[in-house]
Amino acid sequence: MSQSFTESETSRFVRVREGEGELNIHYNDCDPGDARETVVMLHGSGPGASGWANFNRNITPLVEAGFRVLLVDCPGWSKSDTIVNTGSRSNLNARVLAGVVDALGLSRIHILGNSMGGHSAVAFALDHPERVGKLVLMGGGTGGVSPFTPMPTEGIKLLNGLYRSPTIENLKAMMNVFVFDPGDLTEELFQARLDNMLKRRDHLDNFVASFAANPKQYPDFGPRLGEISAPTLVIWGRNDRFVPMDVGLRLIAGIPKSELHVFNNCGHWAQWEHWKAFNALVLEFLSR
Ligand SMILES: O=C(O)/C=C/C(=O)/C=C/C=C(\O)C(=O)O
Repeated sequence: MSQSFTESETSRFVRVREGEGELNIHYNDCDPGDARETVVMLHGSGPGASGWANFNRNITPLVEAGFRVLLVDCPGWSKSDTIVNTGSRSNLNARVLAGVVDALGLSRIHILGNSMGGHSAVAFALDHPERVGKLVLMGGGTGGVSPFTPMPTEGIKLLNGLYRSPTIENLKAMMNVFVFDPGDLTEELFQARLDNMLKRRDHLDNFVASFAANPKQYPDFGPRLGEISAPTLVIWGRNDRFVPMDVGLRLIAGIPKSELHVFNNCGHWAQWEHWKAFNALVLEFLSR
């Protein structure tokens, strides 16, 4: 039976402690009703990004296979509270995720992280190893320099520029670098993303303020990857112009129980550009 969900009917909020205060965190809860396992999906850092915007092509196959899918919006994105982050954003997102899973009474989760979401998934796995089933890291997993690709990459330069000047022209320039084949990008997708972005100018301003306070928002977890015992599937686009594919090689070199799948003719959005094959890969990995 095909189950389809809408963003509005799955939209939820939960308050989590952070420092001396609290953050109101938005998430989408796609629950088949009898799930034994939960997959949390964590989005990337672009302006207007959200769990739904990043993963709307990846939900149904997992729910139909019996997984509960939670799309958690990190602080500073979508309908979650805004924040100026002066420390490690990977670890901030990991603390917030721990608060969300505590509030929902979940003991163990699988995590699928896209780009910044991958960095945050690794931070969570390092801080809470007993709470992680499996990891799927896609286009991210750690900060740190690439030995092969000049940084910041062209995609990250466009992303940072878009935060400072949120125009439809700059959004299209960034998203055309996001994917290998811009032909898949529709005016509807651009408009939805622009609306998301302009709805929360506070998120845009605070991302810029965070970067000014700490240009290294994503620490290099390279020296600690060996601590991760969770089975890990790393997925990359060979043509990724945001986070270069050699980061994926660093991840499988460091994480003991890991494997890498590289999609050719694919940019930074493998879960969207090759969604059918991506979903099959993830489902097979999680179901082993
Ligand atoms: O700078 C990094 O290491 C991480 C970059 C990102 O997280 C970029 C991802 C952006 C998206 O996935 C998006 O949908 O905007």
